[in-house]
Parts: sequence; C-alpha cells; structure tokens
Amino acid sequence: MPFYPTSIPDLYVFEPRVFEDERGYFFESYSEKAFRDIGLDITFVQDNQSYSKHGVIRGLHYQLNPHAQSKLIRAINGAIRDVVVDIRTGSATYGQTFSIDLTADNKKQLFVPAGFAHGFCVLSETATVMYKCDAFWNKEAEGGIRFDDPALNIDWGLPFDELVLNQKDFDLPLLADCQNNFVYEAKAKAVV
Ligand SMILES: Cc1cn([C@H]2C[C@H](O)[C@@H](COP(=O)(O)OP(=O)(O)O[C@H]3O[C@@H](C)C(=O)[C@@H](O)[C@H]3O)O2)c(=O)[nH]c1=O
Repeated sequence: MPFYPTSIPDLYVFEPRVFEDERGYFFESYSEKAFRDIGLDITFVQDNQSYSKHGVIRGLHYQLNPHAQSKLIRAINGAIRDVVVDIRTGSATYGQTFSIDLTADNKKQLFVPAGFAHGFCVLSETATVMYKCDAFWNKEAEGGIRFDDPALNIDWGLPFDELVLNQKDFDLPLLADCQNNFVYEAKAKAVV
C-alpha cells in the first residue's frame, strides 16, 4: 500500500492500489500491516462518518493531549478539500498547512498524526467523509482554529460566499491566540 510523504514530516498521503475488472473495483481501504511496514504503530479505536452539503467547512479542529488524535481521512462520496495545520510545539513546520483534494474517485487518504488541526470543505454537491481515529472523542479536550485565520491563508477551493460554517466554528480563535495550549510530541516516526 503506497504512502507518499508530504511537505510536512510525519504527514502522509495514502493511495491504495485499485483492482478493476468487469464487475467494478476492489481495494484495501485500510491495512494495519501497511502502517507497520512504514514503522507506524497506530491503533485506531474510533471510526467517524459525516455527511455535508456543498460549501460546508468543518474545522479546523484538534484535541489537546492526552486526547490528541491521529486520523486517517477519506471521502467515500463526493469531493473535499482536506486541510491540516501543524500545531506541534517545536516542530520545524509549526504553523504550516497542507491541503489535498480527497475524492470518492481518486480514493486518496490523508494520514494525519496527533498534533495537527484538521478541517475540510465540501467541493461537490454533497460529501460523505470517513475517518479513523487512534483516540476517543473527548469534549473537554476539543479545540479549534478559525478557517480564515490570515496567518494560515488557506485556499478552501470555493468562493467565499459559498462557504457554510456552524456558529461554533465561526467563533474559533486565531492560531496565535491559542498556541500556548499546545503540547504535542510525535507518537511514532515512519520510515517511508
Ligand atoms: C467529533 C465527535 C462529535 N460527536 C458529537 C458532538 C456533537 O453533538 C456532534 C457534532 O460534532 P461536531 O460539530 O464537533 O462535528 P464536526 O464538526 O464534524 O467535528 C469533526 O470535524 C472534523 C474536521 C474533525 O477533524 C473531527 O475530529 C471532528 O472535530 O457529534 C461525537 O459524539 N463524537 C465525536 O467523535
């Protein structure tokens, strides 16, 4: 199962090998062995699924330690612009963002280690997103960063007037106003 490094250490794009035949296609959407093969010892404990309409942004969200989550994210219907921000204190790429379009067609997945804020925007009419997490949801540990933080300058892939957020996400602070909360260390190092 091919993992590709990104511009940010420990953040990987996963592109499964797809077997097509006259019936349709088959692919392994997750393999613990594939993670082990690149030296990542991750135990996923929670699977999430959300459905959203065009223009919806969910994010940017994180959980503070000891509840920080690594995530493996994919779209099983439609297309999303998936965005992460490195919030690992002391990281050489602290504050840097990485964006990728994950679609039901391209079947790409993003592996996001603990210590990142994560969000996505629905580019298609609707999208269903599935992601695995290696720590349980914990309401008290939740935090977030504003989608339009000028310091991040994120291109969500749609005109501003098409973006839809709930009040909770509109009220999130800028990265500079919450960074004192962050205490993260990479849980595992891959050897891709
Ligand atoms: C995230 C989460 C939410 N919930 C509940 C709380 C709330 O009543 C309802 C909707 O929650 P939210 O509004 O936080 O859902 P949402 O905005 O989709 O939150 C998610 O956004 C993406 C970008 C992530 O990366 C996730 O980690 C998560 O933060 O679901 C759970 O029961 N378990 C969970 O793991």
